[in-house]
Amino acid sequence: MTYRFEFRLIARKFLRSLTTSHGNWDIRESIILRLIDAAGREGWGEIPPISWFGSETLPQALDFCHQLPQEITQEIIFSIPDALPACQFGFESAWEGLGTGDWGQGDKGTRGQGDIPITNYPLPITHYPLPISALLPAGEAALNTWQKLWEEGYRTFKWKIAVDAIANELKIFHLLIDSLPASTKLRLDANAGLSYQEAELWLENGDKFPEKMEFLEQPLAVTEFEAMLQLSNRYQTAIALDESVATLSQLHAAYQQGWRDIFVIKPAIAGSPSRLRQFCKQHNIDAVFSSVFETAIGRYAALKLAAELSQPNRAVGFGINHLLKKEEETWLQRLWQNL
Ligand SMILES: O=C(O)CCC(=O)C1=CC=C[C@@H](O)[C@@H]1C(=O)O
Ligand SMILES: [Mg+2]
Repeated sequence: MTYRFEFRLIARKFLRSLTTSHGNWDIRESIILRLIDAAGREGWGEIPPISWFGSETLPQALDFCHQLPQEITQEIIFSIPDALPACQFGFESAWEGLGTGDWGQGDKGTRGQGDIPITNYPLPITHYPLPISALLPAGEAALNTWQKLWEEGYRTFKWKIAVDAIANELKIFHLLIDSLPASTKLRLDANAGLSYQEAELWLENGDKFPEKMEFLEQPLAVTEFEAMLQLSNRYQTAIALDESVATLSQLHAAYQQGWRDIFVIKPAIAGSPSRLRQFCKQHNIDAVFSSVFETAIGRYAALKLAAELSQPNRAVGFGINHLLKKEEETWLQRLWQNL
């Protein structure tokens, strides 16, 4: 069986710069791809690399797409190298969508042939089958941002730390966690930006709020696995690995080396969905699924995996729509047709 293959590079601007300890992120670029089989059925996929997380770079993904023939086979799709995890996700999601009614034949609706299937973007979060965590802006902006998201139905929030001096951020942390209603869960994401001592200080402070503090995400650098394993046994506040487990091979390694706390899984850069499914089912890990600011195409495939593999008590980190212009999803249609 061969499939006609087309792809487009798209770029979307964040409404406001996304500030993390990795720096500022303003433009989200990704590759949208379409497979068409002999019966004319379509499958859509997205390749949204984040190279500073350990996936391939966008140029590497583009080079891979450019060197493919116009007609590709299932063998090509399932032999994409592990060095290209976002490509594995994009091509395999498109192949899975062929004719299954997800992104394929079944959801034509008013769509014409070749129209990108944008469905219900963005759904009110209460319509999703999973609880969703909303990403708050770094710094004190979080203090006056959470309320509107709370009114929209969010009950879990993630706040970026290790962006400003720890003394300033701890002050804001106490104001934030004291202001959040009792039933809220708060996640802190350091993006590997803390020292060991700073991580201890954050965990000590987190332990003062056991009912609201859900976890501290990636406190230390990827190279500090043993130190994070040690910290995970010393405090009540859970630790979630993110950058340390960004790809399937890193997931396997962390599990083999004894990690049993939380694993943040970003399906769109982790690699092959079928192999991710197998790993999660085999090891029943405590997984928190997380967005990589993909479009509706990648998000649909990622949320399908999350619905299947996520722990029911863990909100999925896909509350990011407020960071991207809503009309951009309709843009996708025009971008695909006009490029
Ligand atoms: O996981 C979430 O709650 C939202 C997504 C998110 O926080 C991230 C997505 C991609 C890169 C990072 O900036 C960040 C993360 O570190 O988890
Ligand atoms: Mg993270």
